[in-house]
Amino acid sequence: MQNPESISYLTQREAAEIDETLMGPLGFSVDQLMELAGLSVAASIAEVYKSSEYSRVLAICGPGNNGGDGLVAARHLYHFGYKPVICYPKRTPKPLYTGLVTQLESLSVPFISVEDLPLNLLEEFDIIVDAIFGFSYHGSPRPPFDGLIQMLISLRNYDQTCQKSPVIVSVDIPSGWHVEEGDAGGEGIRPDMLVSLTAPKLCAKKFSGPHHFLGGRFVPPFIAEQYKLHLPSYPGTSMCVRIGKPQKIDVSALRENYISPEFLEEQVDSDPIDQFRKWFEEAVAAGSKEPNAMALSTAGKNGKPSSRMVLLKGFDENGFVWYTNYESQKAHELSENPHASLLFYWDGLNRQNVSDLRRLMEEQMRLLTAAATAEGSRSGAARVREKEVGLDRGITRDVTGPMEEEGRDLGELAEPRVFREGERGKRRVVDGRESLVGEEIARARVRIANGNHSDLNRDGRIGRPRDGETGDGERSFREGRCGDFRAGGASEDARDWRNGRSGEEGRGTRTVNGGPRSRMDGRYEGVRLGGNTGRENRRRWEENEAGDSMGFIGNYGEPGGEELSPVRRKQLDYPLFSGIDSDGWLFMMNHFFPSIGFRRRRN
Ligand SMILES: NC(=O)C1=CN([C@@H]2O[C@H](COP(=O)(O)OP(=O)(O)OC[C@H]3O[C@@H](n4cnc5c(N)ncnc54)[C@H](O)[C@@H]3O)[C@@H](O)[C@H]2O)[C@@H](O)CC1
Ligand SMILES: [K+]
Repeated sequence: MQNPESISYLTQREAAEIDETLMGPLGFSVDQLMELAGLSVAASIAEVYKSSEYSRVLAICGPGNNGGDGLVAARHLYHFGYKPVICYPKRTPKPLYTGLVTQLESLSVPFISVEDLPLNLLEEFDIIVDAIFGFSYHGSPRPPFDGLIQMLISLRNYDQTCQKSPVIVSVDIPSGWHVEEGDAGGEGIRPDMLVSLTAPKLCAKKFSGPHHFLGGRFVPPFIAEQYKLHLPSYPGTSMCVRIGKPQKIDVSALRENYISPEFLEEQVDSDPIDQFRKWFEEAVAAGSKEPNAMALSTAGKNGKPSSRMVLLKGFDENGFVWYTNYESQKAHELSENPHASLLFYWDGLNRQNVSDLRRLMEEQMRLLTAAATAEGSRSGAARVREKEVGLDRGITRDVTGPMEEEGRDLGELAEPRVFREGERGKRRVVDGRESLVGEEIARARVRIANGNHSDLNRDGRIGRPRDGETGDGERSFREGRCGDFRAGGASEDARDWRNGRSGEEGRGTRTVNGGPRSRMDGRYEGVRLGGNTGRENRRRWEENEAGDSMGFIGNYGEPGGEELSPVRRKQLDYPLFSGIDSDGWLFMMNHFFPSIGFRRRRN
């Protein structure tokens, strides 16, 4: 935004001269300039007044080029998704204008006479484009434009009575205003938006509406130098630029109406990772910018959350991988508290996707450390790891990636800084059997993958385990209090693994990598919790109609099990979000069937 004081304003004479220069020595045709001018008017309108809310447009077009700009703008608005109607009482028989009319007629854009204009414009239109007079206007308006301008003036009164009235967008000059003096008597029209073309004219200094734009991105440096024009630069490839005062933003009014295609529970993959993969591929195919960009939220010991955008570097059934430097804030926080949450936002698909994960990397670092210690050799460590615990190469690479980026080699992994003293001893031996390292990994993965939470089946509350039942560490795990793992522990694979068989015949691979899937086979199943609203789901949950489900969770679930926050309540009414419980996976999707989850049958 440029300081309005420093912008140049043209006299009527200068505006006409520039016009002549452009179309004389500089070789432009009027058609060209009009097309660009009309396009910038449409672009400015679209920037401020979204077609979802302001679709009904009346373009009132005068007899000159300003009217031509209005015709062109209406055509572009049509293509932008608006529904324009044209009032063009004094048509010019030149081919340029008859062509513009034909183009609009071929789009079935209606033309309406002054007599047929609806008496109550207020209810019929959202936007009125004032393309009656431009910089060649002088004197006072002659019929039928006097009446039309009067009609626009009368809209002001409605403004004062706070009734909703259409916004007025003036092209180049607010029609009826003196080109240099502006609205001298203070009784002229009062547009909400002014789109100055080429450069603002002097009258624009008197414009006090909320939106002043500049359009006509065709001024060559030659003209700018000759007329000593100070004009703001256009952003990117935009056809318009806001000038004058910055927009007053009413944050509470910033909202989009999302219209999403129907999405049914039946369409959701029972494996959340597979569901994520589908969505991710769709996001890539839809051309989302950086679809692998995700907000990573962590919190350290002090419980203060922090978020930042990072890039997803890979995902598979084991979880999600990103890179970090161990000195970073996120690495510190994860070493203190292994819970993290990821949020992907895929604009245009009306989708977001949230997950909550435990930190895998740390577990794997421990494994590497222990393996390296046990074997006393780097390559041996890698072999042991792959063979007996079944980590795939992808994970290995991802885990070591950050270290490599820092110019270290795998050998240094023997002492990763995230390693916690005191735990090292217990985890020194990695043999794929009673290895605590193995347990750590398996547990972490169960938590990521199985999409339920230990406490849910206890008291129906949703959220994190209560104190003392955090399942964090092997104590509660061993005592069977960490429901997550118990669930996993009940599975065939986990039994094998506990019985010491996992180290042999590569079964550990199944335990670790295949575990989440295998637990889907009967012990876990995708379940619908009922109706198609969050409320209905909640009711069913509260009345226990969800049967023996251990509880997943409609969109009423508040991580932490607290009372619903007001924001959350609002989301129940308008449930456009996805969600997750505190330790597992949950996809809750769009308006129609916001809840989906996985339940565990009671044993
Ligand atoms: N660089 C430029 O100069 C460009 C100018 N363009 C547009 O062209 C406009 C100027 O176009 P024109 O020179 O054709 O003039 P206008 O469109 O301003 O209007 C002139 C027409 O209005 C009539 N008129 C003037 N005063 C009247 C009154 N009191 N009562 C009734 N009718 C009256 C005239 O007889 C003439 O037909 C600009 O404001 C802008 O919108 C753009 O199309 C392209 C670029
Ligand atoms: K105008």
